[in-house]
Amino acid sequence: MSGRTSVATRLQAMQPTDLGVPGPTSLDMARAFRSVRRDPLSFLVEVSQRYGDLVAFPVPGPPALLVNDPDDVRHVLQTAARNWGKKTVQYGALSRVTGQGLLASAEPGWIEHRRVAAPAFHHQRLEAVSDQVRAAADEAFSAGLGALSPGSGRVVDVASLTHRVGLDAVGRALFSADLSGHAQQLLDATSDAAELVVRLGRSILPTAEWAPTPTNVRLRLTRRRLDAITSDLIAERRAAGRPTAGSVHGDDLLGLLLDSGMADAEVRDELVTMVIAGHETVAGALTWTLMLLAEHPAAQDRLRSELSGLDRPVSLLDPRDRIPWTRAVIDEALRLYPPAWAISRRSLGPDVIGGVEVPAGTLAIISPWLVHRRAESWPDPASFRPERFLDPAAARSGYLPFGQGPRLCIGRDFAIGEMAVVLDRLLVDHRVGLPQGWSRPEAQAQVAVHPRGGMPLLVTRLAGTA
Ligand code: HEM
Repeated sequence: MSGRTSVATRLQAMQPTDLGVPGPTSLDMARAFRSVRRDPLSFLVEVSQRYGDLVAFPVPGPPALLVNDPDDVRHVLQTAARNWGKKTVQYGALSRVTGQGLLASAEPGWIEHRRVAAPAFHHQRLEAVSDQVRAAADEAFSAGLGALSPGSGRVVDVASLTHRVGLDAVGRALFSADLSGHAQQLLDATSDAAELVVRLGRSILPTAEWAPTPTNVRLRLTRRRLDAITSDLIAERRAAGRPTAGSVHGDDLLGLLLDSGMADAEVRDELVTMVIAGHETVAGALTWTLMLLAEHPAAQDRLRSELSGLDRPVSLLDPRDRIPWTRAVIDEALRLYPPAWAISRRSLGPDVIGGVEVPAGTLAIISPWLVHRRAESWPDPASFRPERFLDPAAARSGYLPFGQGPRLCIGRDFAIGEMAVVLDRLLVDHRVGLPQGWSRPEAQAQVAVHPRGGMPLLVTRLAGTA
């Protein structure tokens, strides 16, 4: 469809689904247009409440389905994953920034890149970078909190603190690089990129990439800023080398990518992908976790007492049974606030979902935000109840903060470990509480789910801490 096609023509072309799957009409969609753009999470909750676990949206061409039932979700992401690719608007928009990096790339390039990157996330390697993540947390907290005397506190935007930690941790652990010189530029560029990607993803009219629209121009400039920083990292590493046993450029992610013989442009795509996928998500997850702990002081006390009782600091790989409550808090926070709120796939050939035959080209939208709130899977789904994760045997069907199947998040263990380390570094000596006049910020669906307007919390240094 040409970029000049009018909105009216496009809306007229939309027909209700003939699959027999319930869903909103094109008129409903036209009416909801503004609210969908402003708050897609509430819109998705509303349609799933109204139409059930399989919802059809009125779009021209092949069907677009919202898939909520955990069995159907597993079918798309895991069992029949070969038939469901990433040629979707969501990943198309993302690839304008991340290029052919792992997150948005398709077979056959994807599997080769995943194989190259995987050792950077192996357990042995994660254990080795725990110190770096601890240092990233300590530096961000001391810069962000200043010198708080015991018993005193201040209101800080923990969203901006966790973004700093997230970025710094990725830089140190995956690129062995101190990104602090570039931190503000990178944070600005990734947040601009995220906003533009979301804007493109929600745009009703596709525009050609070359068209000089304001979004395209800003996107190109943003990508150029990210490329400049990552190109410097690559050039510095090529010049310095960092040989270790069995490698020329080092055994961190950057070294593995360079050793593999990838072209610089491919390495740049992977670095930009990791910067975006690896810090936006963890920052969002930590921000909501801290808010939930501020709202639930007993859960926070229990976490503090678990962490204070350890004989050595938390590491990225601490097993669940060493810090069971901390892990349960993380799991529950990721259930209620899954940063990756939407995952999309397009079918390569015909298939059957939830008993419905769908043609090739069908779009499946899976929202962990919705799947995690199904009352059928989660009793009292809206409540923060970490204890539901204490029993390792408890069924985890319908839990997918990191996706499922072959495209499962490569950074899952790193992310969970990083969250545990950061909670340890902050909460053994500090308490998070709700500031006066508190109201819970609205969850805003960007590339990850973030609190609209930040997350001001009262951080108090505990009396009796050195
Ligand atoms: C709480 C933190 C995180 C969450 C909730 C999260 C969530 C996800 C999800 C849901 C996917 C699957 C997307 C799909 O199936 O389409 C994914 C993929 C991915 N994530 Fe994460 N992620 C997190 C942290 C990280 C970190 C720390 C990194 C790297 C440093 C990372 C890098 C990636 C990459 C590269 C992929 C694509 C993997 C592939 O397709 O092979 N993520 N993530």
